[in-house]
Amino acid sequence: MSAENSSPASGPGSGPGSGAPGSGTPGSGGGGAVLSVRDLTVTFPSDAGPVQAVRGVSYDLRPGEVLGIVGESGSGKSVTSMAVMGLLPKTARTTGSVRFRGRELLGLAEKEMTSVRGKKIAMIFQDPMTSLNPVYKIGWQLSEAVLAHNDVSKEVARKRALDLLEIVGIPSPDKRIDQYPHEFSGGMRQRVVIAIAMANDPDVIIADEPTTALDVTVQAQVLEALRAAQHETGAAMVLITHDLGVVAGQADRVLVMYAGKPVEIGPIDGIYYQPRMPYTVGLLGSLPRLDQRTQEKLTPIPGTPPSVVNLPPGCPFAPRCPLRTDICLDREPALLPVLGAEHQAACHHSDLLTHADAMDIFSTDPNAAPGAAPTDAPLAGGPAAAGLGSATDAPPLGGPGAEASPGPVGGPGSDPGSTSSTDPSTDPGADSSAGPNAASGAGPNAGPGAAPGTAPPPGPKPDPDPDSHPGQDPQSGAAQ
Ligand SMILES: Nc1ncnc2c1ncn2[C@@H]1O[C@H](COP(=O)(O)OP(=O)(O)OP(=O)(O)O)[C@@H](O)[C@H]1O
Repeated sequence: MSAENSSPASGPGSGPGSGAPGSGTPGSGGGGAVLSVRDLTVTFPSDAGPVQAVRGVSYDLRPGEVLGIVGESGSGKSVTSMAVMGLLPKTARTTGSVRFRGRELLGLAEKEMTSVRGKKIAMIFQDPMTSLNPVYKIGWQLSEAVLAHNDVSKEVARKRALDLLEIVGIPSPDKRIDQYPHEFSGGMRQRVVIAIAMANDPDVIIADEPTTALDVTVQAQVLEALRAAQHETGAAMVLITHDLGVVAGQADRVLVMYAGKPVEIGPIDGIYYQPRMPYTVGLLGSLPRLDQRTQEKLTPIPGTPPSVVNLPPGCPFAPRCPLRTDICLDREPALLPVLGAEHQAACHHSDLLTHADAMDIFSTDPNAAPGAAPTDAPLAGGPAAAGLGSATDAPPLGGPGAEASPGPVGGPGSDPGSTSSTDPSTDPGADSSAGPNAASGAGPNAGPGAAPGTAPPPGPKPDPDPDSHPGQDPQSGAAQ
């Protein structure tokens, strides 16, 4: 661990607050978890004062499960994972505990951490070229990953490389294995990175925004490859994203972060259908839904996240929260059970959120004085019962997002089979000169109904595209 002044806790369950949110066993220290994070804090020095990037993150990752970590840019998702991997810069000050199968990782010497990284815990970054070396062939790079942790011959490593390429859906792997990264499209490169992550059968895969840089149609293919990797290795996975739509079809549980802290954690159904923190409600309200044919507009969350330098007291979400009252400005709420021990939220008013939706909450004036929000009436009765006015009458909150329709249904790419990227002759990603972002032009939420960014909540995952299945890569023709 490269962090300065790391002070790992003496052991899991050793101190107050050691019960991880969502572990279901407060105080137990994450027994049975493959990865246990406790009270993790990360602070960076800056001219303006300490940057409190991570302010007390705890979670347990159970064997084989997928934990989605979601939150806006700057909420501390990546720094949390970089701390787990021991990849923070030396200036970072880290406290807390990160245990992999009971072994403390914080403070581990770099040499020891190297034996964990890649072998036990693998990481997938947003930009595949962060992981791939442009001057080496794909097969060489995959073989090196195998050889780094296994005493096998080069022939065996190459055979494993071929198998891995096949698992992640690279067509004609016997030809592709001898090509360079620039001969692959962005989505295919990311699948190669997933193959490298799988190379040593890790127990944990951390995927940090693995689809964000990709065209929406390619995102589904990469998510499919991630599922294949997880199925093949049985690894538990931390899936980091700013997009609740991406985790909908992937995760078992979701941890929502805001201003460096978990503000809600729970099983995926609970988070999607019974959120108890206004920020989560707001995230869901800004997500296009394919499972609801309503005319309601998307509801953006007004305002921006706070700076994590010199945070004022109180709930960091309070300035954006129409439900705020005086207590919200005075005291930061603790993460507490709301629907059983598994589902926890950090909100003084979580009991007001029964069956609330984003329109109920965010259609009020975000600049209303503190305390103007409902005081004691649950929102369960709908907007009228909560005194918030009619959702359909509510004026848009402003900003282009307020006018966005749940567009994916009618979007140009709503017929998955009709997307241009399935046509080898038109797929920009298939062009050997295409960079990872070559096919992008649409944001994760912008386009086709088949795209993961517009996925419906949990339930049977729609087949994004027959062409998205590993082994049937639509990009293969042109790029070979
Ligand atoms: N090396 C660093 N030095 C100083 N501050 C940093 C450093 N790395 C990250 N930060 C700050 O820490 C905070 C959390 O950053 P982090 O990258 O974890 O956010 P994130 O939720 O992953 O956002 P994104 O989705 O944009 O990556 C941000 O305010 C960021 O500016």
